[in-house]
Amino acid sequence: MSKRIDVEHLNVYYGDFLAVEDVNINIDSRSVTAFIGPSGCGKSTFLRTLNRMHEVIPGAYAKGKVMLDGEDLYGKGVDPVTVRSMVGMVFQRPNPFPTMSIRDNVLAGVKLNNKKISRSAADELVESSLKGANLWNEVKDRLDKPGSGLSGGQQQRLCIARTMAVKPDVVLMDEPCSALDPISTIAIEDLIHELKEQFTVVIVTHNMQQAQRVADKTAFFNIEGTGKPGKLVEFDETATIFQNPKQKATEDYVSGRFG
Ligand SMILES: Nc1ncnc2c1ncn2[C@@H]1O[C@H](COP(=O)(O)OP(=O)(O)OP(=O)(O)O)[C@@H](O)[C@H]1O
Repeated sequence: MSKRIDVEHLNVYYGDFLAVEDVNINIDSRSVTAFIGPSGCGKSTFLRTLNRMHEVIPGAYAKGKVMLDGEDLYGKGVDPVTVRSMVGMVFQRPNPFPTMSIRDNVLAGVKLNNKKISRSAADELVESSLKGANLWNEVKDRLDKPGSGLSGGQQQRLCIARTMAVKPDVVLMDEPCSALDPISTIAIEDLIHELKEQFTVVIVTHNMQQAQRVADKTAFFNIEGTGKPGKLVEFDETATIFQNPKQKATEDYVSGRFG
């Protein structure tokens, strides 16, 4: 079930360093939101706070609220492992478990969450997840072969199938196409359009055309200089951000004047 995300006064630190300052944003369910901005402005750092993934980095912590349909992911007693099953993540480089079969790769996240399922339920989940990731037809005859035998684009769709199998509410994607060729990139972008029927999707991308192709809304982050924190400058409909932004910094960035 897709859920909305509401972030209030979120600050993210690496030790003493304030990397992202005071983000407030409301992300609709069943939508695709793109995060854009120059290198080092904190897009990935902020994205990781949406499923508490930053907590695996020693010294990293966040202050503020991230609410999923009104429930604070940072509330007392909330288990980060549960958070990550509700808010899945797809990374820049496809990272299937190389020696594991395609089938077991799809089920890896489910098993990690200690969910016990029957063989037939597992078969159904593998099929529906691979179909959902537009990969089924390409792999259905070799489910027991290792995931590493797939092309980069297929591996990334396998990782998306693995994320979908856990049935999250939100899917976060950190530059999911940056390691892929143009054809695989189009396959992932097509998939993102389909994913928003079931999930809330948030994607970090350096590719402005990609943001315009896939995102309903776009958030522009910026940084004033080295050592300064990244900030959310403007968040609006994607067409507004690219054609009629309110902030000069946004206009300069989307028109290629810096970054
Ligand atoms: N693991 C880390 N430890 C310490 N500082 C970090 C770490 N990861 C990122 N930072 C710092 O936090 C700031 C934001 O980095 P982040 O990677 O989130 O930016 P970004 O906008 O995603 O950049 P890019 O577009 O280059 O991926 C930068 O100053 C970066 O050096």
